[in-house]
Amino acid sequence: MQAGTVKDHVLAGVRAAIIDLDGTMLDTVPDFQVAINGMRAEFDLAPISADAIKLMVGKGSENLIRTVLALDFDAAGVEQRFEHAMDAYQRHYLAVNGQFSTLYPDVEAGLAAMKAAGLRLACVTNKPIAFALPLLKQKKLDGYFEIVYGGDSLPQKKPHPMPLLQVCADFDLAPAKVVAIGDSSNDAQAARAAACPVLTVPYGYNHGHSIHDTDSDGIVNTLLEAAHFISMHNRPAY
Ligand SMILES: O=C(O)COP(=O)(O)O
Ligand SMILES: [Mg+2]
Repeated sequence: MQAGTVKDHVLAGVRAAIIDLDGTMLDTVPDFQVAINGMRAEFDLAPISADAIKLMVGKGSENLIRTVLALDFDAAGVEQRFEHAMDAYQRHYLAVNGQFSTLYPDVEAGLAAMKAAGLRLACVTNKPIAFALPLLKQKKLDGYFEIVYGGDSLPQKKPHPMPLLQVCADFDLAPAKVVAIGDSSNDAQAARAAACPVLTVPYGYNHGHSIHDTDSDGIVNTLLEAAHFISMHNRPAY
């Protein structure tokens, strides 16, 4: 599927959108890099590159820190250091949160257009909620969302469908009426398992894989383009 194309019919009847955070609204890798390398310095480990980190983001903090430690330690060594590393990472991340992150093009315009089209909006991220809420506020995105779920808000995180199904229940909408929009296979798999339509963006982090290899209902270049597609398929019939 080419960027800028969406399958017919899947967006008909959509009343709400669930938007991913890292890699979809904000390029947060520079914050991750400072926090991870701050943690690594405490263990006398050499800094790692933004490109390496890009491949690791998407499955939440625990997975990220285990993956980072596994660059230098075997499984037992990782577990031995995990708790201290998580504490250090969280301390560094909270100190830097948002400082080096930037909005992708047309994020605010896209969210505003979705709101103007009458869509209800939720943010579902695998980022811990204690990182996600201040970050959304700092970037002035918090006002767009009725609901925000972090990776630790519920017993399961993406690619499990639970957080998406929770939003559908909160909004009292069938999953077919709630489109998920994200940058990675975690978002797409969660949406498929929840039976929500799903759009992907090509500019984020997808574990080093092309977004074209991820099963979705369409690839949109920006959130504004997503808003246009959703509105186009939901014009009132009069
Ligand atoms: O923090 C992560 O692992 C990824 O977060 P995301 O779900 O907002 O992409
Ligand atoms: Mg993401």
